[in-house]
Amino acid sequence: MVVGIALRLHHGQCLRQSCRHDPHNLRLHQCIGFSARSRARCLDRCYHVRMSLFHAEHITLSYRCGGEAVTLLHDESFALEAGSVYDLVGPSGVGKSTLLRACALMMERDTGELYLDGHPSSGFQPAAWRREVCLVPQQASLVAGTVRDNLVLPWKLKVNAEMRSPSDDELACLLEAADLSEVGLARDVSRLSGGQAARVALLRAFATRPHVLLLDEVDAALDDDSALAVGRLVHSFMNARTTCLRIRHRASDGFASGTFALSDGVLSFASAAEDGAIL
Ligand SMILES: Nc1ncnc2c1ncn2[C@@H]1O[C@H](COP(=O)(O)OP(=O)(O)OP(=O)(O)O)[C@@H](O)[C@H]1O
Repeated sequence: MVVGIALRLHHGQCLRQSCRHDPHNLRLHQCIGFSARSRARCLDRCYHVRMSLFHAEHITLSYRCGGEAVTLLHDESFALEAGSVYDLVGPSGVGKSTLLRACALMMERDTGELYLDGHPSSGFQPAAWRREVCLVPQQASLVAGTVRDNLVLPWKLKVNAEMRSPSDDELACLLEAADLSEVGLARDVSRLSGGQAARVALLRAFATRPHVLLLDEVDAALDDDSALAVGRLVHSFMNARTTCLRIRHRASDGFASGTFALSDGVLSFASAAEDGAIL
């Protein structure tokens, strides 16, 4: 079980066996058989989920291969706090991308539920969920045309048809935030560098103001400087209403608050503070 996680916020009760703690009041009623240290940790955990923007409970993911079920994730739970970036690491083929796709409701789960701000994903239409929980794939999937064409692309989709698309001034602000002012809205995307294209793809995701960003190795093909710029951009997007889980194979860039490691269907967590990483 991942540290800081196994809780059911909206029911106001820790899922940990024997725990009677109410995270809403932050009062410890009784944690039967727990030491003082365990009780304190339990309190921390309930507080952690109370503060979490996104959480996943008892998620199992598998696929069928030759009639057999292959399990990629087994009954795991985790939470993402608002304002924080988290890394997701693990060997190739272990199921990291599958987990992100499941979080974006792009594939079925065997078990478990996802929550955004305490609201279960089952209460959302998939398209509405994906507007809030946005998956950005590894390849910057830009369409032919200008930077502006790409940034307003989400508003061309039926699901966002009733929403006002951002003005050029608002788009220019986004470019400035990503250190792309010199690129400009009228630049054809075929004339962007790989790092610039990756940032435009991220800005397109930011422009729709999702609460949860799921980034699938968006910096994989970039040089170190461009990867750092992407990390800085993601970090700058974090606020009290956003969180981010990103798959990375690179060395820590210091922007993550913690790292989830996936191996053999098990998810473990280490906070950056525990790792001694720079926050
Ligand atoms: N529907 C499916 N049918 C067959 N195999 C699948 C299916 N879904 C996932 N897999 C397999 O599950 C494994 C996990 O894939 P996934 O892309 O999630 O791994 P990953 O950890 O992101 O890998 P990488 O770091 O190389 O990108 C892979 O071996 C993949 O082929």
